[in-house]
Amino acid sequence: MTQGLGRSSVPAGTLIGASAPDRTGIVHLGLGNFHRAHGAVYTAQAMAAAGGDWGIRGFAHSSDRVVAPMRAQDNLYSILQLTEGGTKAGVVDVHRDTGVAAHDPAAVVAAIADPAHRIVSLTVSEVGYTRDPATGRLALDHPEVAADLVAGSTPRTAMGMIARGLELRAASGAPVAVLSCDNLQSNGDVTRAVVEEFLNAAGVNDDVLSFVSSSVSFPNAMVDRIVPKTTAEHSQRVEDLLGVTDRCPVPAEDFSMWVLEDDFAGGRPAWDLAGATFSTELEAYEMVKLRLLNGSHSLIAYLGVLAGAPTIDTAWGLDFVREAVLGGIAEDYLPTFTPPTGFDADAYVSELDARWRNPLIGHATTQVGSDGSVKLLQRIPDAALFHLRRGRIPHRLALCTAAWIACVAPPAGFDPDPLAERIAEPARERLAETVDGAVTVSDHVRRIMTGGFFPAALADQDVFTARVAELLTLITRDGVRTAAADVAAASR
Ligand SMILES: NC(=O)c1ccc[n+]([C@@H]2O[C@H](COP(=O)([O-])OP(=O)(O)OC[C@H]3O[C@@H](n4cnc5c(N)ncnc54)[C@H](O)[C@@H]3O)[C@@H](O)[C@H]2O)c1
Ligand SMILES: O=P(O)(O)OC[C@@H](O)[C@@H](O)[C@H](O)[C@H](O)CO
Repeated sequence: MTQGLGRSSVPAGTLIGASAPDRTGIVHLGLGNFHRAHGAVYTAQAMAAAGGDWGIRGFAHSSDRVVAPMRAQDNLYSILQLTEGGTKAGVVDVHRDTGVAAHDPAAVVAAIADPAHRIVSLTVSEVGYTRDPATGRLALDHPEVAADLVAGSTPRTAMGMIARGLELRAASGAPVAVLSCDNLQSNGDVTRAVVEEFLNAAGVNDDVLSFVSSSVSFPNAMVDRIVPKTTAEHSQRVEDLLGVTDRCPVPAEDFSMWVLEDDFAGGRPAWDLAGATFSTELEAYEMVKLRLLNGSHSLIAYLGVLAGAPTIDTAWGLDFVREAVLGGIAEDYLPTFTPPTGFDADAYVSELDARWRNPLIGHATTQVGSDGSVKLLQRIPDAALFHLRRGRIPHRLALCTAAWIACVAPPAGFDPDPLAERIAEPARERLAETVDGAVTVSDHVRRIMTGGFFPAALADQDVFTARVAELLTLITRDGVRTAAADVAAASR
């Protein structure tokens, strides 16, 4: 039997960056695959370049799926880099302690309050920000948020834990940065707003509010690396390459990008020496990433699921998907923002093509399509409104919305490909209640568009709702290819 990965069995020459010292300087919430292949790697490489006591104390939210194997492996794990030229594996050694927030939320609050920690980073997914989809503000009626606001309660939501941790930290006055690494537009600003809304709703004293406003920074950041879920094949490949068994390896493409605002109230690792970019053009970088990559990713995922394609590369191999996505980039997304200085759209799109085509990544369309009720808010409404306010219909954004509905809230009598049932969608039940009794596809779509799943400004755009209904009718009656063809014809 092969030896398990652990401190005494790291194969020579495979360490990525430097091992962290025992002291931890970063608390990370959301110990999943993305953080382990992105922020953790930059931190290991920054310490290799410039030292620093930036060990990471990582918390998963509710499951010990990652934490249990990491603990059994001295908190080590490997990255399996999925390049078309061949795979390679390396070991990351920056986590000094790992735990599950739901098992011990008080430990998370105490870690955030501890002045030794100068950064609190997050990859808690879009759902973890507990925002109202229609207003973008903290969802005060969310049952877990309401419970967290009760005085003396132990918080269960990520935002509640951060707010309560900062409330305690105010006593020391120690500055800290809260760094969102999730795919949200203006993710730092959003995090500050939601945390401050929580503190206000909790009725904390003015000293706490003034500490948060003066000594806690919330830098915006754009994060990019495609990191799929781990499969048994990935684990076997790591074993073949390293000669040890890793129970929680992370597969990832070799491309990686991180652009941040340099606003770290308590200092930061030398991430710039590890390849991160510090920039003042964050909004522009976020637009490029969230619209061209993530918005297109959603369209590939939902069209792919409806066509029975299990992975992004197989969906991207379908002509009608490529045509819809490339048309969407050119007509629906690129005109909606000013890109960063020196941005080359053709080069970016051809790089996306290579990334989506990579068959080794095996990114499930159902994974990318998960949590659409929260993710599409970053990817559709603002871009759609840009066009609608100028009298144009963004056909591919309507197609993406229709395809999402077809997958997670199909109209009566329509059975999408069985893959659709595997899409995790937190709003599935609420969507079903909303459309219950709808007599036509138009009524079905109107109820969803006006049901609090999208901002009111988009819900008010009858022309968009009508186009989504037309496309959903085509998907359900004639199939997804016909709907995509209708979009292509309408855009000519
Ligand atoms: N995987 C990628 O390719 C990728 C790329 C860029 C950005 N991201 C960002 O990272 C996030 C996580 O992706 P991942 O691949 O690590 O997923 P994952 O499933 O491996 O991990 C998700 C993490 O989020 C936490 N989480 C889930 N629901 C939560 C909730 N309601 N409250 C608090 N925490 C919660 C879980 O504990 C887990 O640690 C994405 O949602 C996205 O915002 C991912
Ligand atoms: O990670 P999510 O769930 O926000 O979105 C799914 C994918 O679009 C996303 O993970 C991309 O792969 C990633 O954003 C690439 O950097």
